[in-house]
Amino acid sequence: MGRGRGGGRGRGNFRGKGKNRGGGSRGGDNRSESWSDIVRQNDLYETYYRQGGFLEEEEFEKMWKALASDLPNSFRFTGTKSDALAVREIFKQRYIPKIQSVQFEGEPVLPPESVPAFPDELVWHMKTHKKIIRRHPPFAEFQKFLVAETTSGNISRQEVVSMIPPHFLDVKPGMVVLDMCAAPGSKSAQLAEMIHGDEEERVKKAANSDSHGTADADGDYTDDGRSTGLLIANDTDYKRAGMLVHQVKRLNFPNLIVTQHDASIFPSIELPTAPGQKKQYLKFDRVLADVPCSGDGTARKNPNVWQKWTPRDGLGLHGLQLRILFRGLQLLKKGGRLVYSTCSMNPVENEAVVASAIVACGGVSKVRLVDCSDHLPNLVRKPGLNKWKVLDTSSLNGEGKTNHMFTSYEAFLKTKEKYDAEQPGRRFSDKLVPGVFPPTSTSEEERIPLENCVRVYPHLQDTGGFFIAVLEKLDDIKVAQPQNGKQSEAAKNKPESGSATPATGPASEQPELSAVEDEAAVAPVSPTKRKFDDAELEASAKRLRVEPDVMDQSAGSEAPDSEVPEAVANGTPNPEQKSEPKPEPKQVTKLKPENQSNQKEYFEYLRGDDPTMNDILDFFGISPRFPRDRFMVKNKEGLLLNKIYYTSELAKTIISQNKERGMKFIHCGVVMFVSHRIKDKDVLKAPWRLQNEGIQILEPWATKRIITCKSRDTLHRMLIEMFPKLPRDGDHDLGEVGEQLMDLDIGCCFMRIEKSEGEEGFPFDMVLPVWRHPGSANLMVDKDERKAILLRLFNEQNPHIINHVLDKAKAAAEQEEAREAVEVIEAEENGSEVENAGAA
Ligand SMILES: C[S@@+](CC[C@H](N)C(=O)[O-])C[C@H]1O[C@@H](n2cnc3c(N)ncnc32)[C@H](O)[C@@H]1O
Repeated sequence: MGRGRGGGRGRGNFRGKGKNRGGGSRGGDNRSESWSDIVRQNDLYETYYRQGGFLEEEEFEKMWKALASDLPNSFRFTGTKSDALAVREIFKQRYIPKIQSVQFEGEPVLPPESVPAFPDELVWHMKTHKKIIRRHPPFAEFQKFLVAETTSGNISRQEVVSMIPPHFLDVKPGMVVLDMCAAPGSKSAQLAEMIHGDEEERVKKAANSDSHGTADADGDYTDDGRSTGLLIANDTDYKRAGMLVHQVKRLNFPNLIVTQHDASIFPSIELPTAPGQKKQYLKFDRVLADVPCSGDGTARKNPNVWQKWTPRDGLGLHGLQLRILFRGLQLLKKGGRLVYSTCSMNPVENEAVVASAIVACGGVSKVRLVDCSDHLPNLVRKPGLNKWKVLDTSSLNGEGKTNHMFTSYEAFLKTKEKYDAEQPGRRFSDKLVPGVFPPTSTSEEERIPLENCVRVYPHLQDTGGFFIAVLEKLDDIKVAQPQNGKQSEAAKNKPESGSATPATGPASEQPELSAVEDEAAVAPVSPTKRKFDDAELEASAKRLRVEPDVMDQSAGSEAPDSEVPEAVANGTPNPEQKSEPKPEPKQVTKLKPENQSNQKEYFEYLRGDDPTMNDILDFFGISPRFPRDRFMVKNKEGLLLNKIYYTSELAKTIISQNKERGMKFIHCGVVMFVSHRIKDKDVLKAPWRLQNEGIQILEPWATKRIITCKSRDTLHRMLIEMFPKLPRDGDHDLGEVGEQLMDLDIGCCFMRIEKSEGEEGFPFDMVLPVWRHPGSANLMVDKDERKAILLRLFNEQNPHIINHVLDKAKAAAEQEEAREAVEVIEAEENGSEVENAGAA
């Protein structure tokens, strides 16, 4: 049973509010005018993509037309495959035929369609126009289902292109994965699902046999059927990291840690070692570097691209993107795989970054650019570029801008020399470094096959624009980003940035990481932050010059860049560094005030023989095979207060080993038990409630306090009524569940609902927590989730949930209010009498 299928919030779950979900790095959409009023035109943007050598003219026209049209809404079914397919079937059978019957202006309307690029019809998009959706009830019903399932975590609204990178990463259960730039978390949710695999089935099998699980090509489930894998989801931005925590919390995934670090200097994670042994550090099987980017592929939903795009967006981000990718490759295991992705179509942020990183790592013998044409074979794509032009602006004495298209670094230098002689006041961008241009290799063996990168253009399958590159680490990287000995003037003069600076630990343990920060490191260059100057853009577009191609004259030696760390810019190995960089013992993250969190999260693990834990686990008859040393509380003293969390073994190891090393862990753990503070002497025996979040993890190992619900009528009754009566002696309406509850003492229990075929059956397994009160019982599921289950299983659109306790409390409050009102009136009347009396 999927974790989302019960009362709990499931995996991959987005409430659907807020902007810029999906892949974009752009901030919120701050415009005041409506999207339909936005003029989808930006001459400079168009000129660059028209003349930059990306697409043939005819294809460019198609791309440009698609880019100016609205983006279809898209979503995917989440959770384990069987659960996702079950919910998809409900959607297909219940809503599609109704929508297909709708006619608009005499024509049938287009229903939602599955996106063929993804397997099993689990990804859908809808192109129907808003005005049609608003007018026709079948859409309203479908919309309701979409919202309810999104809240329950069975559907994730996500941009189609944003779903691609996790598929290319080829994650298997048991793998250790780093998502370097993870907020708001849509790809982390996919990765978590992949690490999880079909764990639930495996755990059931393990719990019912002597098997401890298996490790094979399907993944590592040797933790009694549980996946041994881990996802570390990271984001440097405090607010966005908060969004990330909010989203991933709802995945109920114990194999997940959220950190807040600058990915370009992501700290090395220490592993436990025996005394006297050499220190060991965590390396990842898979890394996702979905880096901050200019987001110019998001123009179909992002007005800022039309209003504020300039070539500086990409140029300003190249350095940070390169440092993040390089760090990702350092942290990768030999043989491991990294996916680099952006929602930009600009080669300066894409192929240029990939090529520079491979060069910096020591070339194609160290890092391979993987041909992934066999991944998502139905995804329509274009190959990566081997040649491109770089657009930049120069200004004369700070006034008026001229645009230039350079075909190579040499062309740029030549142009600059010419202007230096003729117009000494003309200034060029200091972001034009060798690495932003196409690489120049001397031999075929050294050539980086950039055509293996994947470009997705908007017209190919009606999506946003996107870029993906898959890299495999063939060998250890024996160079490190060198210390920034020659910080550029621009970097020196910059105000203190929001990104991390290297630690000042012992020199021997300190990797030499660059402290150079460009604008991008402070905050992704975002058009929202820039002042839009319409006239300037237009004027500069008209002054565009394509500089002569001097590629053939290139000597192949690139001068080091003043903004990008040397080794990352030109791949020069650091002779001092004989092996991969040693990790920093304490990564001190220096953050801008608004990037700082005052709250420290505490993660204190309880001892395996903790007496309270023993009582709780005994109460539910939890098998001794269930690990007892993975429970934690989130307070400094390690006291059992309100909530007890559970994490996976590796998450525990990493947190325990690194929490005092300056790592910034901001989330880990699934709530398993919450203390039940009801003044009832019977409750003293069982003062802890099972939680929806953790119930599925525990239930296969329970031997006590289990009831089974077999009938849809009983489940319906329990959903529609909160606190239905269950007197010790006398009648009840809770069918077979009531009978079983009669035999239970006060306290919480597991209610199992098993998958069964046919109309009277259930399409998937579920387990829900129920509390047995002295005279009633209650499904411990909140109102919204009850409504979602009623809609999903019973197709009830607007169920009225009866809450006996609340109704009783309301009646009492109303009575109390009425009594108080009478008292006030009486007092006033008496008071006025007194006053009157006084006056008399
Ligand atoms: C394209 S978005 C990531 C989208 C995310 N992968 C998803 O699917 O929901 C880029 C993210 O990078 C973060 N970021 C920017 N600079 C960073 C840095 N130096 N280290 C880590 N994250 C960074 C931004 O806060 C932003 O959330």
